[in-house]
Amino acid sequence: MSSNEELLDNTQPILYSYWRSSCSWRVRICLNLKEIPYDIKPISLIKSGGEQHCNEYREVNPMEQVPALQIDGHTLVESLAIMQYLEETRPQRPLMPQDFHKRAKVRELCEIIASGIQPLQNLIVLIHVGEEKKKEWAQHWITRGFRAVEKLLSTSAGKYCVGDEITLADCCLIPQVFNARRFHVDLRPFPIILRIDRELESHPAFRAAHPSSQPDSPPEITK
Ligand SMILES: O=C(O)/C=C\C(=O)CC(=O)CC(=O)O
Repeated sequence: MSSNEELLDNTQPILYSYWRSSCSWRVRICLNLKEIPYDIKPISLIKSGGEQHCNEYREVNPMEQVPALQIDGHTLVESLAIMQYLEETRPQRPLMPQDFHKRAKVRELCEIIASGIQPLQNLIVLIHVGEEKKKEWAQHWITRGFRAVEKLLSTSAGKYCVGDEITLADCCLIPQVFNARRFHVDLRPFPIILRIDRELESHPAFRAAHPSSQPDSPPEITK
């Protein structure tokens, strides 16, 4: 094979996903925005101690986490790496700006959420923190991270996180706002975050990716 284009294939991608996983949700938004059809293979993070820990899935993702994406004959893990692969191989409906400075701003926001906030309130960490302390712990780290996000948005945001076009930063922010609500974080100090969340809640690509619209969403929360 001589060119990158020849490496793409037409087999429908498979996303290993869990309805409420914010990292799976990021990738679902990205796939939807780019109008890439895909199948979902649900991995329950709670059933039988977590299907992500079974031998079969460990072969898919040695970190025993979702998401993983099978695409173009490869298995990819880590949501940011997956989204960047989609951006590079499917440039339709770009989710990165052209401008170098704006690109850096998108990456800053993605990193803060994907490395500086979400891992600290991830299931495996909360199990370790314990039932009694987990709500306060999650609130602390989400609030701390959102202070930085709000400050950065005060100079980068237009209609969305960076300027007036939807970017990978928006794909990361919206699921993190859902998690913040889940842990009853006071969002009043974050008016820009709340405005962008309102802006995108009715967008079809975001709605279709929402935890309440997944094949494995529990019946009580499906819309
Ligand atoms: O309680 C559950 O249903 C299990 C897991 C999750 O929601 C997913 C997370 O660990 C949080 C996240 O992805 O940010």
